Amino acid sequence: MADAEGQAPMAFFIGDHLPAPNRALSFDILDRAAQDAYNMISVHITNINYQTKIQTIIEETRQRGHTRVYIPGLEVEDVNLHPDDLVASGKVIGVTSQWLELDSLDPLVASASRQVLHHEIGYAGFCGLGTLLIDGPKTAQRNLAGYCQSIVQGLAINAYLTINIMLPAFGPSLVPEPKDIDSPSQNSGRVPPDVLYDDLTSWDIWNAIRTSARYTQRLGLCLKIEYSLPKTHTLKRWFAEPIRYLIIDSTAFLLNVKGYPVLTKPHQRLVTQFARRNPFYLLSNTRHAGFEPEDPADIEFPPLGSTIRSKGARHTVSVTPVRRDDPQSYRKYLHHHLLNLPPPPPLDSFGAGYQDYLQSPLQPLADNLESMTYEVFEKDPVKYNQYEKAVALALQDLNEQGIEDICVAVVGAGRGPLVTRCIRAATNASIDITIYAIEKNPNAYTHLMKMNRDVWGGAVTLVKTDMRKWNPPSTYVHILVSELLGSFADNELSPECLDGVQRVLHPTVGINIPQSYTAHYTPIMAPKIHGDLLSRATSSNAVDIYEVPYVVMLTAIDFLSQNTAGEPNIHQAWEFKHPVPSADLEHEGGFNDHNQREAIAAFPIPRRGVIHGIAGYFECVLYENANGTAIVELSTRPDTIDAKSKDMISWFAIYFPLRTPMPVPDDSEAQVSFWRHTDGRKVWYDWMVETFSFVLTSLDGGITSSPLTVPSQKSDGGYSRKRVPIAVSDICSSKKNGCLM
Ligand SMILES: C[S@@+](CC[C@H](N)C(=O)[O-])C[C@H]1O[C@@H](n2cnc3c(N)ncnc32)[C@H](O)[C@@H]1O
Repeated sequence: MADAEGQAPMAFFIGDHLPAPNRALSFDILDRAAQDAYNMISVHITNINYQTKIQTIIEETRQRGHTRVYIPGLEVEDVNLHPDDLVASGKVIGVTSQWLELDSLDPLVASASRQVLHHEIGYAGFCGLGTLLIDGPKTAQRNLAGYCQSIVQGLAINAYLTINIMLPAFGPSLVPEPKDIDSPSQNSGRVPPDVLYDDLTSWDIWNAIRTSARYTQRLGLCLKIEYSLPKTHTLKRWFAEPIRYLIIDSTAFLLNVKGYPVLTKPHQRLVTQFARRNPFYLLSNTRHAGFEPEDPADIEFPPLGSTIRSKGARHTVSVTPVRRDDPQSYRKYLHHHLLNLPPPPPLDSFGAGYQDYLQSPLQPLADNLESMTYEVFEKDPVKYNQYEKAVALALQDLNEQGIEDICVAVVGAGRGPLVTRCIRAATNASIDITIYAIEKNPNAYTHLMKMNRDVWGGAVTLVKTDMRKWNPPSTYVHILVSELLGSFADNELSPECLDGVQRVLHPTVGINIPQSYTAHYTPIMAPKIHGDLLSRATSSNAVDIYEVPYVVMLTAIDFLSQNTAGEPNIHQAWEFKHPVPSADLEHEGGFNDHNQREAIAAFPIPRRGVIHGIAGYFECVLYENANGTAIVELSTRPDTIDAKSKDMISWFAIYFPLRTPMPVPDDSEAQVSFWRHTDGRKVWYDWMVETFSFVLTSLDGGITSSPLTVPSQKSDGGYSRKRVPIAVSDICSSKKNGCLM
């Protein structure tokens, strides 16, 4: 359909979520949606006729005292859709009956609901629909397992259909009305348990459904946005999930003083944040009687100002505006909002298409990189600017110490961008330097020759060798510049390479850039990545896919360990400093054991979730001057990157997977252990997670309760808080896939 605003093709799609299933679908309906400039419509597969028929069958079965019910297939008068051009247009999304109660504790109702659902799925697939929306459980306290079973069976009916579960974003809206809870007589003695309805209740339901369906990528979410919004931490949780559709109900809108629908600031923020995940938008309940035609003289989107809740529920102004909320105005407002979104951050544009895409880490020591790979590195001005600043500071410090004939070597020069920056730093500081570029990749070396001829005017001495074997002609090197860092700092073997070349560094005034680097980690929820690994695990693989770390632009994740400000708790694992004290190097004895490391850290987890793996980051001090007044750093940690190297895009995070996801309750803890191992030939990592909950014990040792509200580790009125183990992961190891030295 055309874009009414006449813009270039839209990157977003807005559909009309049609309400009642009481009339057959026709081209008129689609035409009307097209006139209103919607991109698609969502339509119920069956109509009121079918609903009435099924309800009669259930009642008759019950009266006859039968315990099983048989639901016949669909007849022509039951359906809203046919396999015609309309469906073939690809602009129709199927919606299964919302009156179904797949999670009912009444076996007759549950069975009938399941049969109807499966008839509808079968017919939708027959008609050629690609996407279905299925209502989630109505509450969290009935037969969730029965619901999951129906969905898993439904997924098997048609292998080409994508199923999206409709759930409210706001958990408490699932609290059942008393009448909605099955009576004990109906549910054969099962009394619904008391259920915690909080912000995460809706997510709990989703988590159960997708876990039961083994994280299949054919199952997604259609989140319903109404007036009440969840708290920030719940929104962050949803951002980790496959939100394919966002239904924005008209009740989420307010009417501004002119009578037009607008979103509140929190709703606007929410839509802005979801836009980064690029969902399809569906507007619901926008067609109701009694709206005034638009007055073209009005400003279309005046600021929110004084507003009144759409549908008149909550007045915030004394004068009720004349309603002008026709179906077009909701779509126009959303369209306008989406068109005017701020540009995405640099990493989003740079990494477009790479979100949550798993890559094997580079091994620049063992392999020879291609020009394209170097070109990607070179797209990041931030990294090179930081290096130039660091070299300038180091030159200045050496100059102030009266060092003459300063010699700089770029070890692992690639295509030469750091060489260019070193020359520029020296020129700007008016300091003469001798400069070497060392590179073991023969192809990159050829390119360095070209750079020396065409750009550096022959000023650079090029050496094609492994830096560990390089012998400079006569003098010591004063500044050794390298960029051998991986996403977990040392995982591309920077420590081993720099140890090998350290003998050329001046023993008293020599400077390494970087001077030090640290690896950092935190447990995360990463359902999308876990689903990806599960699907790979089913095809036969030589390498165990859970025993290797991956470089990945982490996007659909949630940090499970957060502080009270909502920032992730990320711990430093270990540090490498250069130059290494010579005693450590001499002690080595050929086994590289001084480069082994281990770390353990406990991560408090305030809110329940599932640990799928560990995210890894790094920080690096390129140079800190002698008197500590200037420091140049790099960071990939989401909580420190802005302070240390804002907008740097050179490194994605690293991800260490767990074979079996580990659920954690509210107020729990994950203890994560890491090891960097080496045997003198290669380097690898091991990792392991232990989870714990807490209980209160009385002084006589009896367990009292789970202390959700007791913050103190010590004691509280005669009780003390004790840690209780929940689960332990395997020890995962990348040994078989270690990095060759
Ligand atoms: C991550 S790239 C960085 C390249 C360049 N400095 C840049 O910033 O674009 C690392 C480079 O170091 C080289 N390298 C790695 N280990 C080396 C070694 N032991 N001796 C010489 N070069 C090495 C690789 O071939 C690669 O060109």
